[in-house]
Amino acid sequence: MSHAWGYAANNGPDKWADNFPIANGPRQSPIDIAPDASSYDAALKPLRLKYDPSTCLEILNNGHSFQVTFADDTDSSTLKDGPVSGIYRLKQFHFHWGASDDKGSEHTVNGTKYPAELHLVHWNTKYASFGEAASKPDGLAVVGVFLEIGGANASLQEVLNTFSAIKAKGKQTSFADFDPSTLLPACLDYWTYDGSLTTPPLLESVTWIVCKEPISVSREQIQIHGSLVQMKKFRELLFSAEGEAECCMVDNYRPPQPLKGRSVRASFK
Ligand SMILES: NS(=O)(=O)c1ccc2oc(=S)[nH]c2c1
Ligand SMILES: [Zn+2]
Repeated sequence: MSHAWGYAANNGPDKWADNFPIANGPRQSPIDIAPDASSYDAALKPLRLKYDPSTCLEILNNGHSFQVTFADDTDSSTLKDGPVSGIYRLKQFHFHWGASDDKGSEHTVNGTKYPAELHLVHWNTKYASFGEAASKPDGLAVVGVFLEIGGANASLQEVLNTFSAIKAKGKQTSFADFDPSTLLPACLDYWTYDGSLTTPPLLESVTWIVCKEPISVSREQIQIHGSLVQMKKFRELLFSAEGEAECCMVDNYRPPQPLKGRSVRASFK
C-alpha cells in the first residue's frame, strides 16, 4: 500500500517518481526563471483577467495547501489572451510557502526563492471540465504570483482570517464574495512556458504564466486586537487531520525541475 504523497522526507518531491513516473518528464514544473535567457515575444498579448466575486464558494484545507474554490459552470471568472487562445475558467487558487521567509516559492528567479507563491488555476473551456482539461497539453493555464515580505496585504488578510476554521486537513468553510484580482500585482508583465502541475499527478497540461512583479505580505500586521503575523498565519495550518499527530503545513513547494530544452518567453522588454 503506497502512502500518500506529501512533502516529507519519506513521501516528498524526490519520491514522487515512484508512483508518478511523469515526474521525470520533458515539461515538468516549477522551473528556475533566468530573465536574461528568456526571449521577449512581441506577439504575446496582455493578460485579460476578469473575476466575478460572486463565483467564490469556499476555502478548504486539502492536506497539501489551502484552496479557494470558484463556481466554474459559467464564463463569469475567466482568463483570456496572454499566451493562450480561447477562454479559460478560474477553478481555484492556492499557495505554496516555506517554514521561514527565505524559501517557499516553487518558481525561482535567477535562483532566488520568494517566501510564498500564489497559483490561480484556470481550465480551457474547449474541454468539458477541469478534470478532462487537466489531461490535455493545452488544458490548463496557471497564473503564478510571487509574495515578498513588505507592507500588510489587506486583501490577503481576508483569506488568512478564515484559517481558524480550516486548520486541519479536510476542513472547509464558506468563503463568499472575494475578488481574486485584489491579489494581483499592479503590473501584469509575465514570463510564460509550457509546464505541468507541480503536485501529483504532475500532468503536463499547464501553460504557466508567472508574473514578474510580486505582491507584498507582511511579517507582522498590527491590528487593534493584537499583532497578526501574516506569513506566520500560513504556518499555523496543518498537513494532518484532526485526531492525527499534528504536522505543520510548511515547505509545501516542489523545487525547480530541468528545463529540458524549453524556452521561456517574456511579455515585456
Ligand atoms: N500547484 S499547481 O501546479 O498550480 C496545481 C494546480 C491544480 C492541481 O490539481 C491537482 S490534482 N494538482 C494541482 C496542482
Ligand atoms: Zn500550486
